[in-house]
Amino acid sequence: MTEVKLHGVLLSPYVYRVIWALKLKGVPYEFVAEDLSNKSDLLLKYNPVYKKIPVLVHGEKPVSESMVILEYIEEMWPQNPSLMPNDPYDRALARFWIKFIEDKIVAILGLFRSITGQELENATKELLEILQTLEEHVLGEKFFFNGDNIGLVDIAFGSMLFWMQVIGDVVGVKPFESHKFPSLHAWFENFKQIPVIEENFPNRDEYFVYIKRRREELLASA
Ligand SMILES: N[C@@H](CCC(=O)N[C@@H](CS)C(=O)NCC(=O)O)C(=O)O
Repeated sequence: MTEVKLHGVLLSPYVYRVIWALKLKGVPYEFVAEDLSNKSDLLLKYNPVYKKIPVLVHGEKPVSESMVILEYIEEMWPQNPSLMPNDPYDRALARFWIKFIEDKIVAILGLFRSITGQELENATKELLEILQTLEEHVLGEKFFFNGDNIGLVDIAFGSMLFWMQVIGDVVGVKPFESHKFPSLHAWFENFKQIPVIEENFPNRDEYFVYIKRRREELLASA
């Protein structure tokens, strides 16, 4: 089998997306730890455009951007389990919600790192509206976004919920309350109980310390 390497940092929610997909499919890989304060020549060579992790290297071929990597994994190792629906229309819907998560949630959580006061209040309100949209439109009676089985939308969203909860604790807001979003909460519990997810879940306390320090740095330099 062609060698698979994953360049990353074991705190990054984006890296966990890739870890979860590889583990769910049982693809063996080597993890290459990167230091983001001193990026390796290999990382700069593999991702010269964004210089970010994660990067998946299959043979000598690098793939960057977590959701692009996930689609690559799905196409390269399509079975056991398949992480996208079979039906083309359902696939389009999955891609629609992945784009929604990337455009809306990722953008707003990025903001949370460096805002305070009224800006923070506004961003929290906007985040609640985004969660409400997902609560109303996506899950219905389904166990996971695709139905009975975990898929790429679950992986995309699960990693962001982890980030959302930790950054919420850092800035002192709790957008993801169970009484407001009962379907999403039930879904998150199901998601975290999948053995691969449970056994490979990022460490909340270490991530809290990292995010808190990063926020302090960003606020100090503002
Ligand atoms: N859109 C990218 C985001 C990846 C990303 O933001 N990675 C961060 C770590 S969590 C990074 O490499 N930061 C280094 C930098 O910005 O210099 C993805 O989905 O892979």
